[in-house]
Amino acid sequence: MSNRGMLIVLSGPSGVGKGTVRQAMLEDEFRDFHYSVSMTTRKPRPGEQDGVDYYFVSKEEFEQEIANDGMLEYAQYVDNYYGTPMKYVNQTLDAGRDVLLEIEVQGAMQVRDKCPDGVFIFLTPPDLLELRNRIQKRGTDDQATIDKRMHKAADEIKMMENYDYAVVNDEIPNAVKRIEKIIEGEHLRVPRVIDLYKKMIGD
Ligand SMILES: Nc1ncnc2c1ncn2[C@@H]1O[C@H](COP(=O)(O)OP(=O)(O)OP(=O)(O)O)[C@@H](O)[C@H]1O
Ligand SMILES: Nc1nc2c(ncn2[C@@H]2O[C@H](COP(=O)(O)O)[C@@H](O)[C@H]2O)c(=O)[nH]1
Repeated sequence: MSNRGMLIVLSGPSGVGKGTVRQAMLEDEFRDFHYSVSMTTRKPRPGEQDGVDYYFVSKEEFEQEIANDGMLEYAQYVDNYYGTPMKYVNQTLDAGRDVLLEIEVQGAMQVRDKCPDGVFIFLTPPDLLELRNRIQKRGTDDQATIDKRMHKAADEIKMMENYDYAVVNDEIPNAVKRIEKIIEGEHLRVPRVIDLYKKMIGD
């Protein structure tokens, strides 16, 4: 047992609203958690900033990071690599701070193997039609990419059984409240509280 921060993994199909909910949680200032910026070979969308939304790298750079054992997890998703740089996550957890990963399901399962004491939350859409509407309304993907993402979504939703919690993102404030409640509850689990006391008494 250690005094590490809590690793929170938020997954769910593309377009369900993970980024929107994460942003709302940050604005809510509910809890001091740190977002792990992922690395990707996808091209930036208009308005996306390197080092803020993603670290945008070439395929060669990404593969070099894998070869260097620099990734906590990674996956290929609709023609691109996506992954979590390990260094930031470890440093932040070691400093006793919570870290939020916003990743797809293949990567989440790798994290589950490596960090079984993480909290795994699956964000679901109210239904698949609404999911398609959200991706379409976002306006960042062409029709072929939307179809590929929707095709993936059906398989991803089947993976929900591997998560600790499912949260429906019907209305953003509701989804935020549900996730905050989960995190609060997880912080009150006895092994974590004992951990905190050990820290207080210097054990
Ligand atoms: N509860 C909601 N009701 C209606 N629209 C929503 C809701 N949550 C998010 N959206 C909208 O859905 C679209 C997709 O949201 P967002 O980009 O946050 O999804 P995501 O899951 O992070 O996607 P990706 O995994 O592809 O990055 C955005 O246009 C966002 O404004
Ligand atoms: N396995 C990982 N998946 C990730 C990571 N960062 C983002 N993602 C997921 O990829 C898809 C597509 O994202 P988009 O920005 O192109 O719409 C989506 O499900 C993201 O959650 C990561 O580091 N690892």
